[in-house]
Amino acid sequence: MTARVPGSKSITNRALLLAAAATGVTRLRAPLVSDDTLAFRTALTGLGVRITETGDAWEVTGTGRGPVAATNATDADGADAGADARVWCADAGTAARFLPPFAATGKGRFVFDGTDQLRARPLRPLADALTALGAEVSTGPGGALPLTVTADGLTGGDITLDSSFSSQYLTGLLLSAPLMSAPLTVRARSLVSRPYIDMTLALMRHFGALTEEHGDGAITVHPGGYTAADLTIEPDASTASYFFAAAAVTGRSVTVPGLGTGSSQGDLGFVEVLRRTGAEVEITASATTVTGRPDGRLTGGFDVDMGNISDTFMTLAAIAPLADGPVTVTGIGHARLKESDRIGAVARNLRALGIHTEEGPERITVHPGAPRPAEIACHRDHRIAMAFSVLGLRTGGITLDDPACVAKTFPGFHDELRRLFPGAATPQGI
Ligand SMILES: O=C(O)C1=C[C@@H](OP(=O)(O)O)[C@@H](O)[C@H](O)C1
Ligand SMILES: C=C(OP(=O)(O)O)C(=O)O
Repeated sequence: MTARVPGSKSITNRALLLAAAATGVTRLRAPLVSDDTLAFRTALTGLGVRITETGDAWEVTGTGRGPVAATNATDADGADAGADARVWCADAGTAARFLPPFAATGKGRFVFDGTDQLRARPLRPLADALTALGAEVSTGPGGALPLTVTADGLTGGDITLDSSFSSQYLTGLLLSAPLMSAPLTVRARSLVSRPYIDMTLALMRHFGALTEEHGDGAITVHPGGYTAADLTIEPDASTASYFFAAAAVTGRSVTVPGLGTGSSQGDLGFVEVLRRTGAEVEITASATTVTGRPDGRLTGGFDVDMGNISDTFMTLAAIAPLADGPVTVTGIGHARLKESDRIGAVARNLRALGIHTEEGPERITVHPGAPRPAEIACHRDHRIAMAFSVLGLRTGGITLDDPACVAKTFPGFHDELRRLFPGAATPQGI
């Protein structure tokens, strides 16, 4: 079976920013259309970037520089009224972490804000880095949103960045570095989610940036801006994980075209974890296929560090009760700082299903068991809804308290799961 998996959120939002900062017109084919990418796109439009649609492509007319706030804001006497550019990031971590550095390379006052969920997520390392680079920055309580940047361009420099909570701060700084007037060197401390940095650097180079990676892990980006460059967005590997896991637990075969050996998404590595459960995996240049054992049996009894692919740990944890031995996931402390405290939320949901589950600050262990009916508390976290929907293919009586929260990255998730697995129940009773 072929799963129709929509475009990568991470590539779409990076490409939108790169295209906005470039000179010329960029055509992005097959972008993800979901809450996170529409929020990012709307935010850029609000910052003066022109984005239009033709067929399944978005056309971005880049400005070649950082945004300028409040250019038309004058008071009755014609003087600058000092109005702010207000940027709504909704639930999108990528918007809150990628857009403030972009604003700092521009001019004017920008106020970033988002939902309560996004306000609860840490931003202080990014705010500190922008301050160290000379921007005027203020944050809300606990160093989080709302964040105000008063910008007059950045001159680059050499900074150390605490990257133990998220790699997104580093990506945000790197993406905007070519707009600075001198080189930027960043030394990331305790970097999590490293594959996302490789993705960032690859996309920056696609748009013509000059980047250098040093032996000690530091990264230097040289000034020179970006040039428009068309791009076809590959399917989202994190989203694909639900369909690959579904193949593993149902004994079926699922192929995702467009996701192959050349993918820049670390989360495609999830299929190697499924291989350890006994699934068969084939990755070619143009597609990835996972085939489950005919009886959907999973091998357990292993530990796996998923620190680099933490968005997919819940996909594994949710199906782990079906394995024949305990499954331990380590290295995922930063997953407590996302849409929900993901270790805590997954553990509580598994316990509600009657599954013996242990958790530590950076780990979770799921023991084999027969899940009993329960309502899953989604915590407005799309990945909790999607991961437990996969378990629902094997276990009756699972319901979701908020099936619609999948819209953050895949509004059509439930329809696609039912199209592929007609036996799957409706979202309320998965
Ligand atoms: O850069 C990105 O596009 C992302 C990086 C990861 O976040 P962290 O670096 O916070 O782990 C990931 O969880 C998120 O969904 C997308
Ligand atoms: C952590 C996630 O998103 P965000 O981009 O908001 O960090 C996610 O999609 O799992």
